[in-house]
Order: sequence, then C-alpha cells, then structure tokens
Amino acid sequence: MSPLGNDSRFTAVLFLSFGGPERTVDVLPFLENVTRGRGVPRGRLDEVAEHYYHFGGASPINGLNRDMIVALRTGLAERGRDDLPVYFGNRNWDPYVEDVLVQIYRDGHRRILVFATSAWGGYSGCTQYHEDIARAVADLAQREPGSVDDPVLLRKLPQYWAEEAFLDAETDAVRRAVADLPDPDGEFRLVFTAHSIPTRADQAIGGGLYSRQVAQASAAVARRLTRAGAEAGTDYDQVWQSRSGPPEVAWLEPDIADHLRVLAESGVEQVVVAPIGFVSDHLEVVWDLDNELADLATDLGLAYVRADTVGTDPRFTDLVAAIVDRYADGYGDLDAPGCGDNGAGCRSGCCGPS
Ligand SMILES: CC1=C(CCC(=O)O)c2cc3nc(cc4[nH]c(cc5[nH]c(cc1n2)c(C)c5CCC(=O)O)c(CCC(=O)O)c4C)C(CCC(=O)O)=C3C
Ligand SMILES: [Fe+2]
Repeated sequence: MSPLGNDSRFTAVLFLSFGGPERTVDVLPFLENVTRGRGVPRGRLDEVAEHYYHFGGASPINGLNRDMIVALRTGLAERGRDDLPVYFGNRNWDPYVEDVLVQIYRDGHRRILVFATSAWGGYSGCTQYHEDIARAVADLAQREPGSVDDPVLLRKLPQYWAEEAFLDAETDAVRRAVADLPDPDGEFRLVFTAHSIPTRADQAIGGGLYSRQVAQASAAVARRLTRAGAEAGTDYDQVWQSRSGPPEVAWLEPDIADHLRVLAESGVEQVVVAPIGFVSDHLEVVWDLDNELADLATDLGLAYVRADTVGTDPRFTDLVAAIVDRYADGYGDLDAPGCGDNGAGCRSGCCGPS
C-alpha cells in the first residue's frame, strides 16, 4: 500500500437496476424472469406483454439507466472521482448482474459500491437487490474460482427516498406539471403514485416499511409545495398503481384508476399525477400512466398532467454521485437503511423480516 493509499477505498461502482427487454422476442422471456416463482397469472403476463409490444417490444428502462450513468460519471468527475468506473447490471435482463460482476472482477476490482435504482425499503425495493448481489457473488465463486481466496466486497448504498435532493427534484417536477395544467392558477388535485405490492409483503417487512416511506416522502414533497388557498401539505392523495397477482390477493390500495374516478365524481377538474415511486419514465410510467390513465382521465373529463420522474433532473444524478462519494473511501455509515455487504441484507436490519 502506498503511503497515501487507503485499503478500504472502493474502486468501482455497479449501477444495479430492474432491466427490461429491447426486442419483441425478449418480452415473454423477460416477463418469465421477473415473475418466476411469484404466482403471477399467465393472463396477466400476456396482458403486460401487450404493453411492451405497444412500444415495439422495447422498454425504455435500459436506455434511461444508461443516460443516468453518463450523468453520474459527470457528477463523479466533478467530485474528483473520475477514477471510479461505473458498470451497469440488471436483475431481469441483459446485461445481467452476474455477467457484469465477472467483468468487474476480471478488470481487477475487489471493492465495489452498488447503487440500486429503487429509492425504497421493503422486499421489491431493497431486499431483492441484496438478493441480486448475493446471487452474483455466489455465481462469481463458480466462474472465477480465484475469487474464493481473493474475494470481492459489494457494498449496497443506502435507500435515498429521504434525501433532500430527491425530495427537492420531485417537488420541482410537480411544480412544472402544475404549470402545464390548462388552468395553472385554478384548483387541482395532486396525486402521488408508487408501485403497489401485496399487503402481506408490505407488512412482512418493518410492518409496512415501504408504504410508510412512500407516504412520508409524498408528505415531504407536499409540504415543500406551499400553495395559496390551501393548507400546505394537506391537499394531496397518495395512491398505488400497476398491481398484478391474482385478484383474491390483497394489494396496497387505493388503485390510481379507481381513485381518478372518485376524484372526477367529487367534482375535481384538474389532476397532477406524480410518480414518486419510480426514478425513470420506464414502462410502468409511459404505459400505465401516460396511456391507460391518460385515456381514463379523458373519458372522465379530467385535465391530467403527469409529472416528470426525477431521473431526468441533474440534481438526481448529482445526488447519486454524492452518495457514492460519501462511501467511496470506505467511511460511509454502514447502518444507514438499505446499506449492506455482499447481499447479506441491510445491516441495520430494516429490510429483514419483522
Ligand atoms: C415496489 C416495486 C417497484 C419499485 C422499486 C424498483 O424500482 O425496483 C417496481 C419496479 C418495476 N417493476 C417493473 C416491471 C414489472 N414489475 C412486475 C411485477 C411486480 N413488481 C412489483 C413491485 C415493484 N416493481 C411486484 C410486487 C410485482 C409482482 C411480482 C413480484 O413480486 O416480483 C412485472 C411483472 C408483470 C406484472 O405483474 O405487472 C413487471 C414487468 C419495472 C420495469 C418497467 C420496464 O420494463 O420499463 C420496474 C422499474
Ligand atoms: Fe414491478
């Protein structure tokens, strides 16, 4: 080690995401990957496949992640961290995290920070990313037997839903959406939306950790939006979208489509929908919100504007760079929610079973 060296420094970043198909023939195999062992009915898969076919069989998610990585590299360079290469890996589609880890290892890296694109705790948002890391590390032991004696350390970075920059970027996205309403000075309803999950899955981790975080983040954004004529932070709703699974299984509610109908019946004329649960305009945003929900709003006679996701705001990629910077020399807080090593789960215990 050189006199200025630091053995606990990280030398690479793995940007870990959900993944999506880029060709029609890949749609069903991708959906089978996503839903393996999860009891999602075949009919639901065929229905969701149609959403992907509508976009030529390609999800925008990989391209959006690549754009975020380019911006992240800039943010790292601005912090003097241009020596940290950023790799891109996914859970459900190519480039698979297992393959990327082999590449990272062959490139000589042993200490790797992992940024997962989900902001949230809970099984789908956090635990499952730890599982992806654990799977990739186990796979590496098979494919690079030398890694048993010369091991890797993959440290998952913390959940970022409570970070000021995330909430500020989300707040500005809502402000821009309001400005796009037909009557920006008139009354409107603000509706936050995130991916629904089964209520049992929500309860199983921290007794509703995920739903509480989404509620708190929505409240924090609403508080930032001081609006004339309304008590700040009170005139919004927070709902759920994109449920799957058999109908007899309970998922977080209300569903956003049902909620839009209720709003229309109660005389609301303008609605801003803020997809706070997602970082980029991937398929669950461009299909579920920009197509299905927009059509429903038209049928209901509602003026409807969907707020941007934060992934397009440079403050968001700068936040990711800042989080990487916090941990890059090995000193970040390991007990921050979401943080943990080699897929063992959050060290704080937040996303373990309760
Ligand atoms: C909490 C949460 C997030 C946010 C956190 C995060 O960002 O990670 C999220 C993100 C995403 N979900 C996505 C896509 C899908 N999710 C599915 C299914 C499911 N999601 C769930 C939860 C979540 N999902 C759950 C409980 C299921 C049921 C099956 C299971 O328990 O796993 C299915 C299967 C078909 C269906 O059932 O709809 C698809 C295709 C895409 C990519 C879109 C694209 O391709 O552009 C993204 C970013
Ligand atoms: Fe999902």
